[in-house]
Amino acid sequence: MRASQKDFENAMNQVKLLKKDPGNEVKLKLYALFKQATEGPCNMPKPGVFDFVNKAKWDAWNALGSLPKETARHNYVDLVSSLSSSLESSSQVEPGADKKSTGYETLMMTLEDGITKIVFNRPTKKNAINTKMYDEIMRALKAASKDDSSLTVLTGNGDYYSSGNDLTNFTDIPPGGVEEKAKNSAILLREFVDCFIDFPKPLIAAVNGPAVGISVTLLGLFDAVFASDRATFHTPFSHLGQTPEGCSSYTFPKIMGPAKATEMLVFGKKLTAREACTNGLVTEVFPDSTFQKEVWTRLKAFAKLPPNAMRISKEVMRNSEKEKLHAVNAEECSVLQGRWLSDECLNAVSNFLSRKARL
Ligand SMILES: CCCC/C=C/CC(=O)SCCNC(=O)CCNC(=O)[C@H](O)C(C)(C)COP(=O)(O)OP(=O)(O)OC[C@H]1O[C@@H](n2cnc3c(N)ncnc32)[C@H](O)[C@@H]1OP(=O)(O)O
Repeated sequence: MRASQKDFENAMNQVKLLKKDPGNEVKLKLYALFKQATEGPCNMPKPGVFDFVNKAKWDAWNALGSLPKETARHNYVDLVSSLSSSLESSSQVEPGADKKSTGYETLMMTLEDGITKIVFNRPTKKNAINTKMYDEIMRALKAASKDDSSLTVLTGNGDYYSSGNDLTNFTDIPPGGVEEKAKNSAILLREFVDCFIDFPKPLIAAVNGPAVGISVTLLGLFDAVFASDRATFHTPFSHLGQTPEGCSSYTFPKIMGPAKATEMLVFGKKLTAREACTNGLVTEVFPDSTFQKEVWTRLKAFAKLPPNAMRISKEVMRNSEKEKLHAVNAEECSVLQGRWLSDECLNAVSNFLSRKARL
C-alpha cells in the first residue's frame, strides 16, 4: 500500500519526537527522501569541497536519481516507522554513557584506590575525540597531576578505546575559513600533546578495544599499555592525507624500529594487540574475557607502591627526552596544519562524512 500525504506528514512529526539520535547516515537518508518526496530529483548546484555538510546532503539526495516522488514518500514513511520501533527499544550504551557526569561531558573521571581513572565516554561515536573532549582530557590530566592518586589510567567506555580525531571537527569552520581552522587545530593539538609529554605521574592505558589515529600515537608517551586481545592499533594517516602526530614520528621508530614504524605510520598497517606487543608498543595483552579483572588487579598493586619513588623514577627516565619531544610535537603540528588544507585530506574527510569510505 502506498503512503498517503497524511502518512507522510505524520512521519515528519514522528521524526521530531525520536528520543535517540538515529545517526548521520540515517539522517542523510531521511533528508534525501524528504527532498525527493517534496521537490523531486536533486536540482541544487553541487556544493564546494570545503562545504562538508551540504556536500554530504547533496550527495545523498543526488544518489536517489529519478526516483518518483510517491516512492520517496513511501520509503520515508517506512524508514521513520522502522526507526520509531528500533530506536525506542534499543539500548546499546552502558549506563551513564554519553551523559554529563562529574563536570565532564565527554569523560568519566574517578579517584579510587589511589588510581585516577579517565574514561573516554562517547561510546556511540566509538569515543571519537571532538573539540570538547580534547579540552576535557587536558583539564582531567591537569587535575590528575595534582590530585592524591599515585597513577592515572585512561580507558574507553563501550566497544572501542577510541576511533581517534572526530572527523566532524573539520566541519566547524570559523569566519576566517579553513586556514584559520587549520591554524587553531594545530594550536589545540600542540597543547593537547604537551599535556601528555609533561604528565608527571605514571600514565597507563587500558586499551579495551580498537584504537585509531591519535589514540594510538599517544601510547608512545604512556608508561605502560595494557591491551585486550580484541584491541587493534591503526594509524591510517596516509589514507586520510595526513601525517603522524602525538610525537609518534619520533617515539614509534624508537620503540619498534624504523621499518615497523613505517608500516604503521606511512602504510597504515593495522596491528593486532599481540603484534603491537611484539613491536613494543603494548606492555601486555590479556584475554578480553578477563581483561578488566586482571588489569585492575595489576593496577591496584602498582598503586600501593610509594608514589614519590614512582614519580621520580619516571622523571629520571623521561626528563632527558622532554625537550626533544616538545620540539617533535611542534614540528608535527606545523606539518599537519599544511596537510589539513590539502586536497588529499579534504577529500578523505569529505568521503568519510558522505559515508563513501570506511577504513
Ligand atoms: C585537532 C587535532 C587533530 C588530531 C588529528 C588526529 C588524527 C587522527 O586521529 S586520524 C584518525 C581519525 N579516525 C578515523 O579516521 C576513524 C573514522 N571512523 C571509522 O572509520 C569508523 O567509524 C570505525 C572503523 C572507527 C568504526 O566503524 P563501525 O562501522 O564499527 O561504526 P560506525 O557506524 O562507523 O561508527 C559509529 C558512529 O561513530 C561515528 N564515528 C566513529 N568514528 C568517528 C570519527 N573518528 N569521527 C567522527 N565520527 C566517528 C560514526 O560516524 C557513527 O556515527 P553515526 O552513528 O552518527 O553515523
